[in-house]
Amino acid sequence: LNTKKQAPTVNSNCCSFEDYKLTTEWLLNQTSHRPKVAVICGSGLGLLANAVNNRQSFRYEDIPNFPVSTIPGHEGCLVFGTIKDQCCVFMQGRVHLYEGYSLCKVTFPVRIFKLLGVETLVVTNASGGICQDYKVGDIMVIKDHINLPGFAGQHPLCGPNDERFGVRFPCMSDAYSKDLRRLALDISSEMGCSDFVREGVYCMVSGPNFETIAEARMLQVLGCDAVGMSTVPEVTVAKHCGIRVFGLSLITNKVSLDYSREEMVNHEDVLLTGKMRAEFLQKLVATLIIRCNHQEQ
Ligand SMILES: O=P(O)(O)O[C@H]1O[C@H](CO)[C@@H](O)[C@H]1O
Ligand code: HPA
Repeated sequence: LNTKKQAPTVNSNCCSFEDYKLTTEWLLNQTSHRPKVAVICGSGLGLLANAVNNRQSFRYEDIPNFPVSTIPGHEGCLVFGTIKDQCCVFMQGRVHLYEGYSLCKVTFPVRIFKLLGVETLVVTNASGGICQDYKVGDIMVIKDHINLPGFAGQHPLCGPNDERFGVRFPCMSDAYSKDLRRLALDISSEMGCSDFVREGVYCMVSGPNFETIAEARMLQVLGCDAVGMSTVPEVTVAKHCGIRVFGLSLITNKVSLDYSREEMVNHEDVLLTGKMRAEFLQKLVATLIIRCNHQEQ
C-alpha cells in the first residue's frame, strides 16, 4: 500500500521552479542591472518609473512567462535603472485576479525579483478610502492588510509549498517593514506633506466591481481604511520568500458608505487622481529607495 500523501492537484501552483529560473536567466542575459529594490506601480502610477536613470525597459509580452496587463493605466513595461547609486526595477503596471490570471501568475514577478537578488519590494496601488477622515489624494502608508479573497481560499500560497522560496506557514504579523514605514513618514514630514500622508489598513477584494454600500459598510466594521483589488497577493509572496516590504495606497476616491451620496466611482477618475499626486509619490518613492538600508530585514 502506498501511504505517501499525495499533493492535491486543485489550486496547485501553475508555475514550476524551472519557469521562474528560465525567466530570471532570460532577464540576467538581457541586462547588466542587478536590482536590490523592486517597485510595483499601481493603476495610473507608472510615472513612478520616470525617476530612474540608465533606463532599460522590456515589454511584458517580450519576457518569457511574464503575465501581460490588460487594463488601462497599466503600461506593461519592466524598467531597470538606477536612482543615485541604487539599482532598481519598476513594474509599470501589474496584473490582477479579476483579469483572469491565477494568483500564481499574479505573483510570478515577485519570485522573479527574489531570484534576481531583490531585497526590498515597494508596492503601490490606487484604492478607495473607507476611513471617513481620508480625502481624495491622500496617501496611506500600508501598516497591515486584510486578505479577504485569502479567507475564501483564493490565496497565492495554496498548493504544494516550494521550500526553495519559503516555509509552509509564513508569519504575516510583520508583513510591512516598521523601519520603512517610519522612514516614509519622516520623508513626508521633511517634504512638508504630513497633512495628506496617513497610515492604515488595506483590504483586498477580488473586484472587478467597486463595492456596494453594504459591502463598504462591512469593510469599515472589519477595520479597513482603504480597499482595492490588488497588492495583498504580491506582499504575501514577497514576505514568504524573505523580501522586505513597503506599501503605499493612493486614495483615488471616497467609498460610498451612505445611500444618499450621489457620486459614482469609475476607473477613469481613479487614473486622474494618480496624475494629480504623481510628482509627490515619485519623490517619496525615490527618496525612500535612496535612504533605505538593505542590511536591515
Ligand atoms: O490596485 P491597482 O492595481 O492600483 O488598481 C486599482 O484600480 C483599479 C480600479 O480602478 C483596480 O484594479 C484596483 O485594484
Ligand atoms: O473604491 C475602490 N474599491 C476597490 N478598488 C479600488 N481601486 C481604486 N478605488 C477602489
